[in-house]
Amino acid sequence: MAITDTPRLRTPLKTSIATVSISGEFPEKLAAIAKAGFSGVEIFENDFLTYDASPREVARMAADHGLAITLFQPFRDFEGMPEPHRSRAFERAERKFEVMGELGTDLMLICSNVSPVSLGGIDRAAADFHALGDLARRHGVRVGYEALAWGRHINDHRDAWEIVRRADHSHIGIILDSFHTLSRKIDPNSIRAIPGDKIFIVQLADAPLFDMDLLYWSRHFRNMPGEGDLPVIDFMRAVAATGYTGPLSLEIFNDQFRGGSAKAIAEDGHRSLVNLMDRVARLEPDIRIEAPAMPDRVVARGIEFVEFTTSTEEKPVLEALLGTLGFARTGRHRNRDVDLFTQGDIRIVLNTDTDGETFAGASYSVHGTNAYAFGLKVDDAQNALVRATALDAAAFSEPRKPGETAVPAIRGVGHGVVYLLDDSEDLAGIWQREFLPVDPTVAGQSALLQHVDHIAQTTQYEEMLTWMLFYSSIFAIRRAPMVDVVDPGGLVRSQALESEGEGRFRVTMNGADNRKTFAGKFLAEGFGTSIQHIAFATDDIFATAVRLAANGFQALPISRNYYDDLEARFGLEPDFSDALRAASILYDRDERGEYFQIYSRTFGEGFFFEIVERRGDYAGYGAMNAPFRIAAQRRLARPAGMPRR
Ligand SMILES: O=C(O)c1ccc(O)c(O)c1
Ligand SMILES: [Mg+2]
Repeated sequence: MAITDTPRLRTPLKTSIATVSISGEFPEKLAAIAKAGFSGVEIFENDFLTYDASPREVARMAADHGLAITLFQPFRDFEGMPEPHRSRAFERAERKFEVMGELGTDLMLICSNVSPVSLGGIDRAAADFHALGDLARRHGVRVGYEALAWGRHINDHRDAWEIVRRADHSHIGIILDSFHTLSRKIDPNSIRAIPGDKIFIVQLADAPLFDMDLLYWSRHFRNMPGEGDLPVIDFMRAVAATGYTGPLSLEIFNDQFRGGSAKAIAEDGHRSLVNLMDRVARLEPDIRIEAPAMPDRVVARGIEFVEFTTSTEEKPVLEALLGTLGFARTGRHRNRDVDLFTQGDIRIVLNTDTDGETFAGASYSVHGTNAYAFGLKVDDAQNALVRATALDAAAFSEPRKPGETAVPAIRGVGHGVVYLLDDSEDLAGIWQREFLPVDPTVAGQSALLQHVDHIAQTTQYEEMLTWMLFYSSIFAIRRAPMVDVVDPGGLVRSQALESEGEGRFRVTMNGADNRKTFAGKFLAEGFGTSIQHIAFATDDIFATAVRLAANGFQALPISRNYYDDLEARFGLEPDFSDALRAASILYDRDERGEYFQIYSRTFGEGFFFEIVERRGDYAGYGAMNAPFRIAAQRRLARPAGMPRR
C-alpha cells in the first residue's frame, strides 16, 4: 500500500461531543456517540435533568460505552452578582460540584453572565472566580469560563481570558468556543497569547454566514466544522499554537440535527473533527498535533464512468436513449451481463448482472433502474481509499471472478458506490482486459459529447450537509454558493461542489424538502436513489443539436415564453434566440462566460440527461433556467389530456 505522505506519529485525537448535538434520549445519544468513534462526551445539563437516572447511573452508562465525560455544562449567571444573588450562585455551584463528583467528571463550564442584575467589572469577576476556585479545589473539580457572544458584560474570549488571568487560580481556566469567537469576527490569532494549560477545553462549531441575532444564530444554526462558513481552521491553528492538547469537543446547537438521525449526526461530527485536525496538522507542520496519519485530500480529476443497474426489460429503453445521444456500444464484459457504451472520453456501463449477490442486483431490486455507481479518476486510487476510510467512509468490495481487478471503492452517499481509478496499469487497463470489443452498434452518429461535465445527486434537504462533508473531507473540493430553485411543488436547494485546482469533478446536490417537488418525487419513487441527472460536455452545442436531431433524440421542449424573456433579458439577436429555440437550448450568461444546455426527456421516475457547453470561464449550472426545466418536465409528466390541478 503506497501512502505517499510521510506518516506522522501521533497520539490518538481526543474527540468529544456535547449531548445537546445529538437527537434522542441519553442511551441513544451515548450509543451513537460511542459508535461513531468519539472518546468523550459533554453532558449538557438539561439532557441530564430531563432523563430519569441518577448521576451514578449516567456515569456507568458512559463508562460502559467507553466514553469519558469531558465536561458538565452549562452553569449560568455566576460572576459579578450582587448579594444575595452572589451567595446563592456559590451554593448552586457547590450543589453541581457534588453532582459532578457522582458523574465522574472534573470540569464544569460557566458561561458569561447574561443576567440584567449582574454587575460588570473585570476585577469583581476575577475575585468571584478566585473564590470559586478554592471551592472547586475542595471538591476536586475545575471550572472553565466561556465568553458567550451575547454575554451581558463579557462577550469576547480576550476579556474572559483577562478575568481568568487575574483570578490566578489553578482550578480556574478558560473555555474557548469557536462559534462565540468567530461569530463576532474576533481575530482568532488573539488566542495565541493564552497559555495552553489554561485552556481547559475547546468547543468547536461552524455555522453558515447569516446576518442574524447572535443568540438565535448560535442556538439554531450551528453545524459541524467544515459544513459552514466560519474560519474554524484558523481558529484551531491558533489553539494548536498554544500547546493545548485536551479534547476537541463539538457543541452543535441545531434544530435539524436534534431532529435528525443520531447515528448520522454523530458520524458527521467525528468525520468533521478528523478532517479538521488533518487540515490543521498540514498547515502547522512544526506543531505536534494529535491527528490520525492519512494521505492529503485527494484531487478528483473527473468522472471516468457512470454505471447503471437495470433489468433486461428496461435496458433497451435506456440503450435507445443512449443511442440517440450518440453513444455506441463498444464493449461487453467477459464474465458478466455488462455492456460498455462510449463517446469521447465518456463511458456508460449498463449492468444487468443482477442475479446473485451483486450490489447492482440489490440496488436494482430496491431502487429500480438507476445510476448507482460512478468511477472517479484520482492520482492514486489506493491513497484515496486510505484517506476515505480514515474519514470513516466504508470501503466497498465484491467477490471478483478470475481475471477481474478489484477496483478500490467506497460506499458513496445516497445508496451508491464510488470507484476510485488512477493511471496505474492495473486500473487504467481494466477496460481492455475485462471488456471484449464488440462491433460498435450505433443508433446514430456521435453527438460530439466529450466528457462528463457533472452529475447531479438528489437528496433530502436534511442530508445535504452530510453529503457535502463526505465529498469535501475526502476530496480537494470547494463549495459553490447555495442556490434556491423554485419548483411549483416547493423549494429545492442546490449546492454545487467542484474540484479545487485542475480537477474536473463536479457534482451538484439538490436537496428536496418535500416529495411534491420534481426532485422530491424522484427521491420518493426511487426509494432514495440519488443520481438524477448526468450532464455531458460538448464544445459545439449547435453542431451537437444537429447530430442529436438526426439521431432522433427528443429534447425536452422549452416554452416560447422562455425565449421571449431570454431575448429581452440579455438583449439577444433574434436570429440567435431563434436558433436556441429551434433546438430547445437553454442559455445563460454572466461576467465570466456563457452556458448552453439541452435536456433529454425523463426516463423512469424522473432521471434525465443534460448536454452542456461552457464558453469562456462560465462556472455555474444555469440555476436561473432550472424552473423552466422543471416546468417542462412536469408538463410532460402529466398524462396527456389531464387537466392542470
Ligand atoms: O447558548 C447557550 O446558552 C450556550 C451555553 C453553553 C455554551 O457552551 C454555549 O456555547 C452556548
Ligand atoms: Mg460553548
